[in-house]
Formats: sequence, C-alpha cells, structure tokens
Amino acid sequence: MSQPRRRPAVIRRRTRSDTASRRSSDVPEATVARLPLYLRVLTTLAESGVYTVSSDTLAAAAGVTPAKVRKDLSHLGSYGTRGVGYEVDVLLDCIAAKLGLTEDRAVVLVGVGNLGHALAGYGGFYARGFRIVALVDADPERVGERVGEVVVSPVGDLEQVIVQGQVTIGMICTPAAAAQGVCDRLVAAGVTSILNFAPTVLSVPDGVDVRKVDLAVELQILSFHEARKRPSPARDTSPRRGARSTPGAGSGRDAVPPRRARPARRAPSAREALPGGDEVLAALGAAGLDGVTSADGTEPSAGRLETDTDEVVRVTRQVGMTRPAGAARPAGMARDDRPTRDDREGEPGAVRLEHTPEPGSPARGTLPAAGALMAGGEAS
Ligand SMILES: NC(=O)c1ccc[n+]([C@@H]2O[C@H](COP(=O)([O-])OP(=O)(O)OC[C@H]3O[C@@H](n4cnc5c(N)ncnc54)[C@H](O)[C@@H]3O)[C@@H](O)[C@H]2O)c1
Repeated sequence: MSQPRRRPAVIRRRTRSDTASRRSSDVPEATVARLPLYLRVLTTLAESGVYTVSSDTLAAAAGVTPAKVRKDLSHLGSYGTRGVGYEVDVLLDCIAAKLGLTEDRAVVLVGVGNLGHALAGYGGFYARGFRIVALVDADPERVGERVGEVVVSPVGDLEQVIVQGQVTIGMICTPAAAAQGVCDRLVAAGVTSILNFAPTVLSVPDGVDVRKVDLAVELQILSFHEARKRPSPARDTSPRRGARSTPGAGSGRDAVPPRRARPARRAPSAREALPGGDEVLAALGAAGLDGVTSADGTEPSAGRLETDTDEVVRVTRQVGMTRPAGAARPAGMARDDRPTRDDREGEPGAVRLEHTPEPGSPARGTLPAAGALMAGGEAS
C-alpha cells in the first residue's frame, strides 16, 4: 500500500558522466517502451506526496501486470522491499537515469506546417527536458514566423542551427518525399536520434536511432479491435485471382496498404461485352476508331470487337458518352456486359468486347447508337 508523504519529490538531475556510467544496453526494448509509463505514474505519485508504491499499484496505473512491472524494474536493479514496495523518489531517479533524462536535450524540428506548428507549441516537451531550440522550413513564407519562443529558420541554415544549438535529436514533420533528404542532412550535421512523423521509412547509418510515429497506424489497430467487437457483414476479401506477390510490401518507403480488397479479377480469357450492334460499330467507325479488329481475327462485326482501352475511352467520349464504356452499365445491358481489361500477354491494356444482349433488350443490329445507350442509362 502507498503511504502519504509530506514533501513532493523532484527528479534529481545527474551529470553527463554519472548518466553514462549508469547507462547499459541490457534492457529489452519492450521494457524501455514501458519505462516512460512508469515514469509518468511515479511523477504524479511524487507530486502527490506519495512515498512508496507497490508493484500492484504501479501496474494498475500504468496499465500492465504486476509481474511485468517487477520484471521490468529488475532490469534496472530495482527490486523493491517485500511488504513495502518501491521508494517513489529512488525509482524515479533510477528510471530517469536509465532513459537518459537527467540532462536537457536540444531538439530541431524540420517542417513547420500543420503538424510541426502543433508540436512546436506543445509545452509538454519542455517540461520533460526536451528543448526545441530550432524550427526549420523550406517555405520562405514560413521563415521568420515565431512559434512560441522560436523563430522559423530557412532550411539552408539547418546545419548551422544544429551545431549552434548542440542538437542531437531531430523531429521530421515534412512531407514523405522530403523526409529522407532532411534525415541525411540531420545525420551529416551530427544528429544521432530522429523522431520521424513522415509516412516513410528512413535509412540511417549505424549509431543513429529512428523512432517513427504514425497515428494512422494506431487508428488502424483500434479499427482492428473495433472490428472484433462488432463484426461487420461479410465482405469479399479474397485475394485477386492471379495476383502477384509484392516483394517488400509493407517494408518499403510509403508502403500504404490498400483501403479495401478489390473484387476478384476475371480470368484472362473471359470475353467481355460492350453495347453492341451495327449502329454501335458504325458509331465507332464514324468517330474515327482505328485498329478495330474482331475478337476472332475476322472482319469486324457488331458485337465482336477488339480494341484498346484508351481508344474506347476516346471514342465513347467522341460519340457522346459522358463516361468510358467500361465505367457504367447502359440501360438494357446485362451486369456482366461491361468491358474490362484483358490480360493477354503482349497486349497490356487491351480489351475484348463482345455483345451479349440481355433478354428483353434490343436485338443485335437494332440497338440504338452508343451515345443514346448511355444517355438512357447512367451517364453523369
Ligand atoms: N505521424 C503522424 O501521425 C502524422 C500525422 C499527421 C501528419 N503526418 C505527416 O507529417 C507531415 C507533415 O504534415 P502536415 O500536415 O504538417 O503537412 P504541411 O504541408 O502542413 O507541412 C509540411 C511542411 O514541411 C515543409 N517542407 C517541405 N519540404 C521541406 C524540406 N525539404 N525541408 C524543410 N521543410 C520542408 C513545408 O514547407 C511545410 O511547411 C506529412 O508527412 C504528414 O503525412 C504524420
């Protein structure tokens, strides 16, 4: 159980050599990730005048199990006292030292847009010993702007502000395309830790640490749990037939997963249909469609056309369709009558078109012209 205490505790700052001598690399990354949680809880307890804390209390406040707390703290050489728990002050110092928080750290923030502004104005960094000493942006209109105590510098001064401010940590808030270049310059100027907010994977030499923050990933993880709580109606998530594997997917730069599974692709040999009939063929011919051939190599005839997607798009526009033939289903046309790409080798982008009138629709050779077909249906 915790006991009330009179005097609030403060984190004692140690010298650089003191910190270095206590620093070790034998702490698992997962433990390192939890130490800031314990630190936050302990700071609150100390400020409330609490003198000791049990592993149960610390675990509950940090949202982990008591066993994990005991294991994590054992990596720090801190085992507590049976029946008493841990001394809050001692544990605070111990964790702060392990995290290297016993000295202030200078930070440069590159990219002072929406996100950069918000971060630069956040007082919580300073309270935890992180001083944003420089703000840098490539936009001349942002240069000279004051955000809090700091004036935005031109990106050309990046190396200079790093050296002058003895900066070792850089925060990247630029668009993804600019992030690697910014990262390279930060590293070349002496920055050895980078907090990257840009949605890209950065390459850095040995000895440079990169942490990536992506709130969208956090939301996607929450979405996963939401989906488990409330299963949605079944959706077609089957892999596309014939889809090739994508080497490096999810590990390369800007790897962004698709928002939803695409419908299964058709087999390459599938014959696709178009609003056919002699009048459609005539309309295509009148519109100047070159290179129309029949699907079976004979003279082109209504309902058996083979051409290139771009040409279909161009012609459908010329004959008055307000959207490409493949994009909408004209009235009287079966759902499967829409033309789609054909995967035949050596003919990327080709489409095979075959008209198959739906029962009740106009017979072959008496169909209205393409423009009329579209106008009667879903033209937008
Ligand atoms: N990690 C997250 O959770 C998260 C959340 C929001 C945004 N982001 C990312 O943060 C980045 C910034 O987002 P934003 O909304 O602030 O964009 P923004 O366009 O408002 O700001 C980007 C800033 O970077 C500057 N910039 C561009 N190239 C530069 C360069 N080479 N050197 C210095 N400055 C340069 C621009 O002038 C601009 O001021 C984007 O990559 C975005 O995807 C990440």
